[in-house]
Amino acid sequence: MAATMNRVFRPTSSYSSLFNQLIKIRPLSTAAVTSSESLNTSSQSYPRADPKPRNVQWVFLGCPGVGKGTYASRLCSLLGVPHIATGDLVREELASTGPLSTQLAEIVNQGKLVSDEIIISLLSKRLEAGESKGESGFILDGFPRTIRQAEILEEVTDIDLVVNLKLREDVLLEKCLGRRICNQCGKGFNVASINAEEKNGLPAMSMAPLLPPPHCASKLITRSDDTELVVKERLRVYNEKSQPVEDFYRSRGKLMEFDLPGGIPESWPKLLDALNLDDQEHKQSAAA
Ligand SMILES: Nc1ncnc2c1ncn2[C@@H]1O[C@H](COP(=O)(O)OP(=O)(O)O)[C@@H](O)[C@H]1O
Repeated sequence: MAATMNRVFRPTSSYSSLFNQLIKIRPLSTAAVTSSESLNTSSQSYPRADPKPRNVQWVFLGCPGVGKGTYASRLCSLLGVPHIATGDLVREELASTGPLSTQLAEIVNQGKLVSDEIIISLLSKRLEAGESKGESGFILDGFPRTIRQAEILEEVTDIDLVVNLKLREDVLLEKCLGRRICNQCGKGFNVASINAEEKNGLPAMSMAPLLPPPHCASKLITRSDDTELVVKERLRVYNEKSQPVEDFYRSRGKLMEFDLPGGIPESWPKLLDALNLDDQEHKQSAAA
């Protein structure tokens, strides 16, 4: 499916206030929804406001380590929309001394998902803060991760496109284990040099490491949930809870599957092509 790249899309609602409204209207703790029920709940209508032009509202799906953050943030720079990663929101909360911090640390370090209530509350706050600064549009990364999150998002706003990034699972594990973050500037790198051979019909794949510049090299840290045991659990949880979200969007004709052919130099230009986007600056610097 090729996306139409007009910068201005359909009318939208004021999504952040609607998130809050929805939480009030339908208490999340009592609204246990199964995936089969979830496709039949459209009879209840929620207000959609403000028919005015807006920017893209996209979602990035994909397993841990696939590169959602990397590609979503590049596209955000290109399109001038905020990159909103719920994993980052969780980590910000973890780093604070707020009451949620200890509870979240336990969940995240076991590779489990944070509750829908908590994640929607963090996302609502982030969207509201952005809205008050005049942000328009977004690329969501790591949300929705459950059918219920997808349903709620569908009820409060129009998602234009869902990009599903895909990579073979052994490479995902290696990529997660090679991930590093500069604890000063916050940029992400990857020290893994991947050379996966052809296996069980999966094509061979090579990815060069994404090494930090000298001023970051001594400040690299590893996420506490990027250990082999926890990554394997996150992959299991993804297959159980998040893969159904792919079907949710596929059935609505919004899913664009994208098999990553390799690292950034090979994948970025192909992703731009698939999205009908052009980016001279990034094309030239893709290999940098
Ligand atoms: N939408 C979400 N729903 C529930 N938990 C989430 C969500 N987004 C992030 N988290 C929590 O934050 C952790 C880190 O998220 P993220 O950085 O997106 O990791 P990943 O590399 O697994 O994609 C997840 O393992 C999960 O515990």
